[in-house]
This record gives sequence, C-alpha cells and structure tokens, in this order.
Amino acid sequence: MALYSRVSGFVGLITLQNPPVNALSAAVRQGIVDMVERALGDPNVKSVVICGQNGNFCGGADIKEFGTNMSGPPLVPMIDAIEAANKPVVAAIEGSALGGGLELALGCHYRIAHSKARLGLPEVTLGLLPAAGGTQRLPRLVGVPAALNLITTGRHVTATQALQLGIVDQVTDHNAVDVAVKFSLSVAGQSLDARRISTYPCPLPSDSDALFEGVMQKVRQRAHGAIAPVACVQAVRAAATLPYSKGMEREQELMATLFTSGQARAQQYCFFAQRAVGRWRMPSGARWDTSKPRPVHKAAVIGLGTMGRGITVALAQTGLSVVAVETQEKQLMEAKQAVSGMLERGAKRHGVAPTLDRISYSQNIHAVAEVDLVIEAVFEDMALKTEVFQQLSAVCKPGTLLCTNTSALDVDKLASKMPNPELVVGMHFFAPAHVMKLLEVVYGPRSSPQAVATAMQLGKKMGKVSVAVGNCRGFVGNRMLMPYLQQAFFLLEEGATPELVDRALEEFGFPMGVFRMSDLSGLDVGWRVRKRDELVEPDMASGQSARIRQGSRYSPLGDLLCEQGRFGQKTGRGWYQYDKPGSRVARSDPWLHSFLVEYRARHGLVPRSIDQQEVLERCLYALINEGFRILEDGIAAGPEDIDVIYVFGYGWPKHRGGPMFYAGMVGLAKVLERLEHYQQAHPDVPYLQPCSLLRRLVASGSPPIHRWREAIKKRQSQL
Ligand SMILES: CCCCCCCCCCCCC[C@H](O)CC(=O)SCCNC(=O)CCNC(=O)[C@H](O)C(C)(C)COP(=O)(O)OP(=O)(O)OC[C@H]1O[C@@H](n2cnc3c(N)ncnc32)[C@H](O)[C@@H]1OP(=O)(O)O
Repeated sequence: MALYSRVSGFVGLITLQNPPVNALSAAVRQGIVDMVERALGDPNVKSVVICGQNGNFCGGADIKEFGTNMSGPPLVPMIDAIEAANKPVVAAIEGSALGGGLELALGCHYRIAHSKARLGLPEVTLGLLPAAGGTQRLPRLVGVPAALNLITTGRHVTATQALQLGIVDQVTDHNAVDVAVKFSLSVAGQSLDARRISTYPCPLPSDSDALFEGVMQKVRQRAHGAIAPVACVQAVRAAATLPYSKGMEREQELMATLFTSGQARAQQYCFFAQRAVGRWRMPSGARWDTSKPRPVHKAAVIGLGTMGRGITVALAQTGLSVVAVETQEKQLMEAKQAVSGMLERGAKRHGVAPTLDRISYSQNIHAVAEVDLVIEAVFEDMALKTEVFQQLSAVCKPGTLLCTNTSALDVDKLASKMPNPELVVGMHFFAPAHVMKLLEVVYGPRSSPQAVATAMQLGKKMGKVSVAVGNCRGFVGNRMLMPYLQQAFFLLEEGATPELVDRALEEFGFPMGVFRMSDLSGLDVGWRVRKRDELVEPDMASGQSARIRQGSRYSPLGDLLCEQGRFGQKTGRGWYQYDKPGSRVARSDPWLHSFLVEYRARHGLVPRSIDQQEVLERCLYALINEGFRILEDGIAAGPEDIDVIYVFGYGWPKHRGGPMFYAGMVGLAKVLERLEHYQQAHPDVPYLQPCSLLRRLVASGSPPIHRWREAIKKRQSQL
C-alpha cells in the first residue's frame, strides 16, 4: 500500500509501504494511484514527493505476482498520470530504485537520490525488459549508448554515477526525503513542460544503424541463446526511431512475448532459488535461523597456489585481515607478487585504493595463531592435508574454524583426525576464487551448526552465493560432472567429435562445451584423480574388455591424450590444438580426428552418426539423474541448491534455470523415458540407470519443482 501525509504545509508525501523492498504489488499500485489523485486534487498541496518506507525507494514490480492472475491498476497509465500531473512530483530515492521502481522515478519530474542509493533496470536478468516505459524514457534522458548499456546488462549504478549520466538531478548525503520536500516547494508553480521525459526527442548518434547492429551482435554473443537481451535492444531501437506512443506499443509487444516465455520463468526461478539457498538446513535439523555465526575479523590461507592466491584476494577485498602462509620461499615470493597484482587491478577497476596492507605473508604456520578462521588450500592429498590440519589444531587459538578448500577429498575423514571435528568444514571455492560467485560449504556429520553458519556468512560477505551441501565424493557440483564427462567420452568412442559435442552444448547455452572446458581447466587434473582411483591402465589392450574398469564401461580416451602430454591449453594441445601453449583459441585438430579413427578401429567400435539431440540427452540427462541421486541421498537440501550450484559454478545457462528446473521443464516422464532408453542401449553404464526418486516423482504425477522437497522428505521419513 501507500501512505499519505501532508508535510511542510504544502507537500503531499506518498510513502510506498511493502516490506522489505516496497515492490509494486497490486495494493501498492492502487495506493499510488489513489494518493496521487488525492494530492493533485487538494488545493492546499503545491507539490508531491514519492518515497519508500524504511529508507528503501522501490525494488520494482512484485516478481511474486508474475506467476499469478495479475490484478490492480497497471503500471504504465499510473506512471503516465504522474508525469502528466500539473504539480511537480519529486522522487526521493534512498536504498534502491530498480526496475519498475526506477521507471516510477523516471515518470516523476525530478529525482533526488541519497549518495548511498543504487539505481538500475535489472529486468533483463529476470528474462524481461523494463516494460513500464523504461526502454522509452531512459534513452530520451541519457542517450542511446548509455541506455543500451544499462538495459541490456541490468547493472546497477551508484547515485554519483546516476548523477553523471543525468538520471538523477541531485545527490545528497542528508535525508533524501527532507531534501526532496524542500526542493519540491522551491520548484512549485514553475512550468513542468521541460520535465516530462516522454516528450523529449531521443538523442541519436550520427550512425545509429551501425551502433544498433554492433550492439546487437555483441549482445547476441553474450546472451548464449537468451532472448531478453535481444528484445531489450529492439525496444531501445524503437525509442530511437519511433514517436513515444509507438515506442511504448513496441515495448509492450516485446514484453508480452518475454513475459510468458519459459526463459523468464527460468530466470525468475533462479532469482528466488539464489535467495532460498541462504535459508540452509542440515539433516540434523540445524538451520540458518537458529545457528549463530561466529564473528570473523582475521583469517588465514594456507598454501598459495592458484586457489590460495584467489582466496587471499577475495578475503582481503572483503575487508578482513589475512595471514597468507606458504612454506616454499620461491612460491611465496611469486604469490605475493600475483596477489598484489590482482588486488591492484581490482582496485583500479572499481576506482578505489588497493588493500595490500591487509595481508601479511609468512613461511611459518605459527603466524596463524590469532586468526578466527583458516582456509587450507594445499595440494589435493589427504596425508598432506591431515598433517596441515594437525599442525593447525596445535597452533590456532581455541575455537578457530578450520576450513578445507578441497574439491574432492572426504571432509569428514579429515575432521575425524582432529581433536575438534566440529570446527571442520569444507569451503569449496571455484577458480578463479576471487571472481567465481559460487562457494560450496561442505558439512560432515560432525560439523557444528555454528561452523556451517560462520562459513556461510563469510561466503556471503565475500559476495559469493554460498550453498551448504553434505559430504560425498565430488560434493554436488563435481559429483554431477562425472556422468556428464563420461557420456561425452563415450560419444566420441561411438562416432562423435569434440566439435560436435561442444557445438550442441554451446547452442544449448553453455559458454563452453565440455571439451573446450576440459582443455581450459587441464586434462591432467582428471587424469590424476583417475590414477588415484586406479582406473588408469598404462598398457592398454584392445577390444571391449579393455574398456571395462571396476565392472563398468570406461573410456580411456582422456588418459591416452595425457600420456601424449596433451594437457589442454597449457601445453597447446588437448581435445583441440592451440597456436602456442597458453593460447585460448581452440582450433580443430586433424591429429585428434585420426587418433579417434584409429582408436575406434583398434577397439572394434563402428562409428555411427550422432545428432545434437542425442548429445544433449545423454550428457544432460545423465547429469540430472545424478542430481536426483544427490537429492535422494540428502546431500543437497532441495533442487534449488543444485540449480544454484550449476548456474553460478558450472556455466549452466540461467535462462534454462539449472539442471533440475530444466528437467521439470522438459517433463520428468520424458527424462525418465530417455534415460531408460539409453540404459537399455548401454547396460554397462550405471550412471544411466534412472534414480528411484525420479521414478517416484513420475509415478506421483510429476509434481512441480517447489513440491519435490515434500516427496524427498516423505521418502526419508519412511527410511
Ligand atoms: C499475455 C501476457 C501479457 C503480458 C503483459 C505483461 C504485463 C506485465 C506488466 C509488468 C510491467 C513490469 C515492468 C517492470 O519493468 C518489471 C520489473 O520491475 S521486474 C523487477 C525488477 N526488479 C528487480 O529485479 C530487483 C530485484 N531485487 C533485488 O535485486 C534485491 O532484492 C534488492 C532490491 C537489491 C535488495 O537486495 P537485498 O537487500 O540483498 O535483499 P534480497 O535480495 O534478499 O531481497 C529481500 C526479499 O525481498 C524479495 N524481493 C526483492 N525484490 C523483489 C521484487 N521485485 N518482487 C518481489 N520480491 C522481491 C526477495 O525475494 C527477498 O525475499 P525472500 O525471497 O528472501 O523471501
């Protein structure tokens, strides 16, 4: 709703009231319509100020309403009526003015923002476009290039940046509502003709066709198949080429297509899923709202390889004091230089001072005696990690949280060797750790709720999307990756090429297909793991029996490439070839194709034609099947946790909502039917055996994704 009061004698103050972000629900829109009418009809009112309750202007349209039968007054005529008012209307912007919130402000005659406010049109991130006049008013106000940038990226700007762009008229450090009230009186009675943005001509650059074509090309490249960014460019182009009323028609038309699209549903699901994972719970019953995190002021990182360096940077950028420990002198010197470089570049990008003095470096583990939390990032070796943890428990003050950045080792086994296993959790960062948004917080049966709460809170402070997951081989993300990679290898054996597989996955929306991705991360990483698992057999025979390991089908293709020293980009050769080691442009490699031909012949494999549909079904459904197993095992609390992990850590396209959401969109019965089909064709591949949770969900009529947790809980309570 909206509150109305008269302040300073002659100012009608309208306060949006819908905690926590004053989203424009039907009740709020009705309130604004009614209160604007009241203010304009009151002869004692000379000017109007619109603000939001609790220091927050407005977070935009109420996204929760989108899936419902929307009622109440529509936004466009409401904003048009404000703009047409004959008394000055001033938006007092505190907190955020986003989406419909900024569009409301653009309908006002003046905008005054608090210096800490943030503004933006993030609709594109929800699979939409700013459809309350945003695509038509913003380019008229700030010009086409700046509007295109803001609308197609959805990025937020600070109040100062908004002032520079011309979005707001004034920025203040004082109470924005008080300043706006005073200001509105100072302009009362003046002509408003020049203040109605919809009447402005749209300033056009000289070669606007070239501009739009260039932007469209870039946007399509970045979008990986998402339709909203493309529609945003089309809508802004309408602002540049059509009169306002026609441009508005185009905006509405484009919005109608997006609004009902599966992509918008997927992206809005991601918005709520990202928030839902913060409300974590453990199988023990411990939960986010009953577990108090410990304060962390000082942290340590042990081991300054690639991961340790990234984690050090991320901690320092969060404002923590960091002790960075590396026992090898040469490695320490290199790390110091690399960390300083990363901090300096980051600071330059954000226009702030680098935080180099927050880090102290040491070769001695005793330097961590006073820290509140340690993140160990030494080589992936259980014996080494155990030794480091034992040293840490002897050196650290009582209660220090001990976190391991392992990506694969058993966190509980590590904890079991410690005198205080309740203080041990996994913090699985993704490379580069100062850039990637995802953090898996891994708890074992002994981890205390306080330890989990502390790691989750620290992750949030570091700007990560933190997801609490149970302890198992590969946790959630890497565990699901195994069947995905395995299917990709099998497809090569059966007749596909890396190019075909990658093209299918990239057209689906992944920024990189599985083979280009393995070349980037290094083929030797998986090779080491497979060797440790005793899967690699150096002296390889031929025939089918040579491709069975531990009773299941196995493809040694990756091992054979590694034996040739083909580790991917870093060696200039992998599944593709590169101009030189370290170069990034993957080119098709005739050697690899001949190698595949020779390999298939040696093993009696008759190549067949494989289409993109099969690539997608086998790679993605095998991965999804493992996701259902993870849910069944209680390793992830719900499908949202898995989806957030895949969207933020593994490049799953957001406009497809994450693997579990995608399974729901495809239809669980269809996923099951295809898995059964492939399992019959490949009975020696356990990953293709449909998970019993998937079968049960299908048997119970394939409930919508928000009801899967009930099915899982019911099952777990029966066990
Ligand atoms: C045939 C069909 C024809 C169809 C025609 C269609 C016509 C429809 C016309 C509609 C016109 C709409 C036009 C408009 O342009 C569209 C929009 O405005 S879309 C919304 C744009 N806004 C956003 O994207 C902002 C989203 N919010 C945020 O970014 C952040 O929440 C924040 C505001 C920066 C605050 O961040 P935090 O302080 O960190 O808080 P949280 O993020 O944790 O949020 C707290 C709480 O609030 C919930 N929430 C936030 N924003 C909204 C919202 N806009 N609507 C509903 N709920 C919101 C959030 O989910 C949290 O709650 P929780 O999930 O934890 O319960």
